[in-house]
Amino acid sequence: MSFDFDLFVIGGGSGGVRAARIAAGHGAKVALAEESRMGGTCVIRGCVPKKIMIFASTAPAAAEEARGYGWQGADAGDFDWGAFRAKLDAELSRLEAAYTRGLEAANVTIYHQRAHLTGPHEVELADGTRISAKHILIAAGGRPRLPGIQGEELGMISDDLFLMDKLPGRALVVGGGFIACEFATILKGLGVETVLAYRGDKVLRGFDNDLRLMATEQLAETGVDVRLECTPSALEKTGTGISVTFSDGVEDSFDAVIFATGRAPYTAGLGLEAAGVATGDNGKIIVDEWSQTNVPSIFAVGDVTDRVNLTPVAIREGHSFADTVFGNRPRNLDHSLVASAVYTRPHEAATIGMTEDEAIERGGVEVYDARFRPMRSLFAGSDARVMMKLIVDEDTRRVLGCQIFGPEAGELIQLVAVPITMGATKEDFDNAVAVHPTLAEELVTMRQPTRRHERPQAAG
Ligand SMILES: Cc1cc2nc3c(=O)[nH]c(=O)nc-3n(C[C@H](O)[C@H](O)[C@H](O)COP(=O)(O)OP(=O)(O)OC[C@H]3O[C@@H](n4cnc5c(N)ncnc54)[C@H](O)[C@@H]3O)c2cc1C
Ligand SMILES: NC(=O)c1ccc[n+]([C@@H]2O[C@H](COP(=O)([O-])OP(=O)(O)OC[C@H]3O[C@@H](n4cnc5c(N)ncnc54)[C@H](O)[C@@H]3O)[C@@H](O)[C@H]2O)c1
Repeated sequence: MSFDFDLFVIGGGSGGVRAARIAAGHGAKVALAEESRMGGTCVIRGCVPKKIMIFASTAPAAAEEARGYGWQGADAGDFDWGAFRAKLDAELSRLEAAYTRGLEAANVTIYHQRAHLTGPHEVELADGTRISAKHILIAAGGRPRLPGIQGEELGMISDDLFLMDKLPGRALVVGGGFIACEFATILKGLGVETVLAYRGDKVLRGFDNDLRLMATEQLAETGVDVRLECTPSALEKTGTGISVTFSDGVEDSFDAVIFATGRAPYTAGLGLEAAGVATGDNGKIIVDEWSQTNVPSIFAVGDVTDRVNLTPVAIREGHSFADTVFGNRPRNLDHSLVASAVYTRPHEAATIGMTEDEAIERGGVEVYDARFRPMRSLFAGSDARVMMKLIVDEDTRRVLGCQIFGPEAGELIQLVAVPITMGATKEDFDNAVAVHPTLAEELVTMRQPTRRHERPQAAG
């Protein structure tokens, strides 16, 4: 049977673009449909604009630190949101164009429109064109999920933060995950009076408990009004803004409400039923370790599969799919050991592998836990504390996890991820000579375990 293409990719985000380019490089005839802007969530409304806004938001803290070093009168000045946004928009357009050029250079045919499945080997574009392909890759990503409360349409989602005409005077961020913590950090840093309402007792559920505590305390210390065990139950428009009623009965008013209450796979209207593709909770596409669905010609990568929803994971899944199917080089990804970072300020929360809570449950581990005030901020008069924690298997001596709360923790965890992924032992860490004076030297100089967690006794 002949097909129009060897591969048709739905979605021009992190996973789809990588898969299309690599498959084309292996000699496949490839097409890709993108209904919005090339680059997807990460480039247009996620990692990239978010990190640029984090950088923008640090100026007042940098000025304060400079004053601590004797720079009398150091001041960040006034923030010009209009000028910043124009520059941000230009940068995102540059990246979007670079992604498009990369696909064109690889001879990928691009359709700038929506596509949906009409069968195991066929898609239909928004203009009605039907295209056949031997393989189809779904890389349609995810979409913000709203909590389902009265008046929620008055609120914003993460995409909207990058498109505001002006900064709100007073904002409510709802949620306690990656996005809520980072957005509260950005808004507060840019001078917005910021309230974060989270239904749990500490932000960043699922992270190491000490990281969660430090991240929660830091948000409050930087001036975010953190309201725990509290969530909005209704929103109402008023003459001046939005009135919010919270679960504890308190009412408050805001210029903007931003929901960061999680994301869900973007599978609605994709034609999955027509093609017979099985889905699970939240609408996620169910795949095996090769990213293959129950329909042999259809694969899916990235957030649409709701495995680990991070850009490097989507990229690696897309690359592995292309190498396996078109490069005669079968490979897949171990999702159990993926590093990540939450870009709060002044300190980031970064993690890889086992948390201490998981270590307590498993037992048979030593915990090396260093807490200190770093020289740089201490000198400037700050009390901010760093934590570096290694979880070590007491028998094999392997380092099973690392948790860091500190400046540029995302950069540090990337480097620690190399030895941990290689299976390094605590003694391998210790054999590395320290670089002094740095924060990271603590990772190779922790001599004595701070705590041990015993193995649970076998029943009976
Ligand atoms: C605010 C925010 C900040 C983030 N920060 C980070 C971070 O710092 N680090 C990190 O690793 N991850 C971060 N993420 C997560 C990261 O952006 C995602 O994990 C990643 O983009 C997933 O890539 P993907 O290819 O699966 O999907 P996406 O990048 O979402 O791409 C999917 C693309 O498919 C298109 N599409 C969907 N359906 C169709 C269709 N039917 N036809 C045609 N086109 C379609 C969409 O328009 C979109 O462009 C962040 C996410 C958000 C929302
Ligand atoms: N730095 C990074 O790597 C980064 C940054 C942003 C996003 N991301 C990725 O994007 C994903 C989505 O981020 P996110 O912050 O939206 O999701 P999340 O799952 O991390 O957090 C969602 C938060 O919303 C809360 N919540 C959910 N439903 C609620 C409700 N009905 N009422 C009140 N609160 C509710 C949850 O308790 C949780 O705290 C992340 O899991 C991550 O994979 C990564």
